[in-house]
Amino acid sequence: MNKVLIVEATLHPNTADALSSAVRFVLEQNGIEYERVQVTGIFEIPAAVSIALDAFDYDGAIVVGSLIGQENITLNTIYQECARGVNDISIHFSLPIGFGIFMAENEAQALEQASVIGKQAALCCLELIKIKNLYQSFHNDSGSGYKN
Ligand SMILES: Nc1c(NC[C@H](O)[C@H](O)[C@H](O)CO)[nH]c(=O)[nH]c1=O
Ligand SMILES: CC(=O)[C@@H](O)COP(=O)(O)O
Repeated sequence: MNKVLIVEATLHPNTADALSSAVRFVLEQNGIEYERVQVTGIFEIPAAVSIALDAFDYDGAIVVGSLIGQENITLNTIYQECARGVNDISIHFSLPIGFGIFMAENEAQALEQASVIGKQAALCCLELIKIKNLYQSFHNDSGSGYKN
């Protein structure tokens, strides 16, 4: 295992800290190296993952951030585009990604959920890395070429 990338949106710094600490706790418990990159808002997360992947072959990524406020078209669009962008990268590059980005009505609610969401995102990324490693050890050829 090389390294996992953590991308953190810091617009809501307290929630971002709680998410990131939970992610790093899981990675450290599992002896996994990581690198962190911070962006302002969750909208920037897919581009940040893509830019980082151009520079290094990460084994996986964990993306974290929160949208705080009453639901409206702007927040929903930011969330949907972020989720779509992250999932497009994950599927296109077969890159294990844990998604720890969520909406809450206020900071208190966000803080209440952040640790569980960060932990779950990290564990889901590790789960996908294990599945990928398993397939690669079963079929140690170059794959079906489906995505070439
Ligand atoms: N309202 C929230 C945002 N909005 C900012 C966007 O994500 C983006 O940074 C901006 O539109 C510039 O491209 N981001 C969050 O992470 N959380 C929010 O509650
Ligand atoms: C474009 C934005 O960042 C977004 O935060 C605006 O959100 P709101 O419409 O809830 O003020």
